[in-house]
Amino acid sequence: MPSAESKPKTLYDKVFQDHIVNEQEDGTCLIYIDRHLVHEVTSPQAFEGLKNAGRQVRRPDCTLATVDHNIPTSSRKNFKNAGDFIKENDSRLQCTTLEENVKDFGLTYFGMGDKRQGIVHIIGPEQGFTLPGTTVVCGDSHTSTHGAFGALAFGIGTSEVEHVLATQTLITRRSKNMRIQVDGELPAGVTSKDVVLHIIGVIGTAGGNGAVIEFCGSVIRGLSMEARMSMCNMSIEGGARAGMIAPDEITFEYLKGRPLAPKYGSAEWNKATSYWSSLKSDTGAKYDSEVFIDGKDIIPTISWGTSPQDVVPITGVVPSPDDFEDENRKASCKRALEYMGLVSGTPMKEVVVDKVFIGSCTNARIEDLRAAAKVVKGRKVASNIKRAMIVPGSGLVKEQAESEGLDKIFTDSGFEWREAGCSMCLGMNPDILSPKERCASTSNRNFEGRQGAQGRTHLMSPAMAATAAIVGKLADVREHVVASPVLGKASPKIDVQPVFESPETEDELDRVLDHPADNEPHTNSSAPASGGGKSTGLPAFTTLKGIAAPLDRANVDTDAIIPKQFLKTIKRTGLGTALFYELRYTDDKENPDFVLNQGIYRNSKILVVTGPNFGCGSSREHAPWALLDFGIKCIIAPSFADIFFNNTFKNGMLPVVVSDEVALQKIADEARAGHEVEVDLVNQEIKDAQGNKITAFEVEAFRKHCLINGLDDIGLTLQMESKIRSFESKRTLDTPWLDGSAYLRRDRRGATMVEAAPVPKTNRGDVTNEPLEW
Ligand SMILES: CC(C)[C@H](C(=O)O)[C@@H](O)C(=O)O
Ligand code: SF4
Repeated sequence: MPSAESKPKTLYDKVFQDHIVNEQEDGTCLIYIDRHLVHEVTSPQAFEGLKNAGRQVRRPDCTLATVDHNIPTSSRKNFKNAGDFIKENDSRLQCTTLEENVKDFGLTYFGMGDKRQGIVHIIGPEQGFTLPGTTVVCGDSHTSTHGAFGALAFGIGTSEVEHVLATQTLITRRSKNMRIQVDGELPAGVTSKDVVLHIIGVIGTAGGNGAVIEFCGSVIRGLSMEARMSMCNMSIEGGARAGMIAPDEITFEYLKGRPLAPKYGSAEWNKATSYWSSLKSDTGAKYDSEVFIDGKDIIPTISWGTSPQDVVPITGVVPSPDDFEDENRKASCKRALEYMGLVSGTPMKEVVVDKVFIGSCTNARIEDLRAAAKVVKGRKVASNIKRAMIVPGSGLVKEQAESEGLDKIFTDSGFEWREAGCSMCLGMNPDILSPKERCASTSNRNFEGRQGAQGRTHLMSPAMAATAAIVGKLADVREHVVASPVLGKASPKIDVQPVFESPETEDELDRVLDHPADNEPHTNSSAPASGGGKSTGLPAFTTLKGIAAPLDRANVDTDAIIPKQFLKTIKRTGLGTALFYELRYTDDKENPDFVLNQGIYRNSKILVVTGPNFGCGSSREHAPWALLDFGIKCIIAPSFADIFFNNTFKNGMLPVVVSDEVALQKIADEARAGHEVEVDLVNQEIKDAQGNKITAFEVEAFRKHCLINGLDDIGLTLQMESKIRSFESKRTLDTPWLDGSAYLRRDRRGATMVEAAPVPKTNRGDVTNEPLEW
């Protein structure tokens, strides 16, 4: 609920403040998590950790699981179960492991036989699980999507997934406030995807580091919820922890009738909307940085390189390294052009495409499919296009599209109509690019190898990808769609039938509102279980001395640190051989030019990175696991991406920020000379092999304390049980709609969780005799 303090606050400040369970003197906060989404890739090790420690899931009613990354998108006509359907061993194991875990811990799960299954960031909003003013997390970087509702939503690593499962809280710190205001009006043919690609071009992939972006201005206010989701989705590509948009009538309208939202028209709905309406930045609220963009300056935008900041208007040409002043960017441009097989000065519209992918958590919602269908209707996919795919974001999006006849429009023009999943966005399933194939893609990342080893990705809006499919080259939608309206501006709504009746009658609801204490949140406390409240577990980190490998690169993404094919493991160990796989090996042979393949650097304990923004992109904790398994326990860099930075600490590793260019070069010179470097955490100093200080560094007091003492966060947090409990009681009073309802019932008698609600008609996952085609 809004706090009484008078200092003007931003939307982010308000939501953060309302979730603080405990705050330490150094600013470390324990915050309560309202909504936890779970998928198969980042959860197995977390559940294993819970099992090993004898812990339970604290709030199954606030947890929703699905499978999305690994699953094939081929027809499920003959689907019986995931075990038989998924042919690839590791993918199958991850999916069946999740199925076991959701059973063991009593979690709500949308499996492959359930039409509510889909990409985790599509199903949360679709079900009304994502609500304004909530904290939403998932072991996935694109959790930022949910910020479109005025939620504080961000990606976390697997250790944090375990922390949330066990405690329903997270240890974090306040982020900075960044405001991006887009005013004016968007020209015809320009969508929210163009807006966000344009923004990332302006601020760069590290532009939002350490901050939460609030998107505002008349353009944003005019966007539908789905268009807003596409924007917040990509705030992670701008380096931000999260993106947020103040909830308004468009938000409330979207939420009406969603199965897990408060029931429209009820007392709870009215109470909720009055709270949600208060979630706006106050006049005079302070931002650490502000960016203003005029909507009329945005042209349909497209990426040319291997970072989401490498964008140009479709009317532009492939840039040259000379166009950049910064040395890092010059070098990246040169490498990107080579990787992408592009020549500077070539008009973007002359670039020939091989494949088209319309899907992903950025652009696989019903409006995206409608925008694409509008372009392709009555036309044929160009003959040079080897494959054009439409992958709806969820079973419900697919069903809705079919009811509107969109599937027919697509298949008539030569597109494949697939089943829901992440698909070729990152190709953990069979949908991948072959080497050197060029793809017009509506996804969010164009990193090297993202859609398949040596594949070449161009990011764009659904309308632009559809146009590329028809033209056979990158193309300007405005030249191919007659009198196009402003695409993505409308707010038509997917028809989500409430698939399960809320168990609450109006009487019950009134009772909850009048006597909330009778309705204790159904909490599973982990504290009494064996190992519950102990806090040990990680090897202590005090001083580290050893060989340091120099790496002269900027914006090293976690896809490069460990590519997707190695994310299919259900263990944390053994990933050292996969570290920097594409850089370390060519055709499975060691590349002698890569530093970690050279002499003494094979035994590096420290990595010295001279370019900024190390560890950007995906939240995969496999990146620090791979570094650790290789033997690297400390990374020194001018700056880090937020999620990677967090993930290292959770594994007893130390990321050191050295922003002083001269000091960093000195350390890099020691590394290049093959001398040992010493990182002394106790005294916060970096020294040369002789023990001479090169530079001092900063580290947060709490993190230092945990590293030096080898403390495990979960054990520490469980010692806060009474604070967490009182937060939960207050939450039940203030925001009763956040306690589980609908898919999981409340236990009327006490605090113990009850079983998942009866399988509704559409929950085919558990119904063996129902036809599976929909
Ligand atoms: C698998 C997951 C960790 C990852 C992410 O965090 O983004 C994935 O969704 C991606 O898009 O690369
Ligand atoms: S970015 Fe791609 S792989 Fe990651 S969650 Fe979204 S659709 Fe899935």
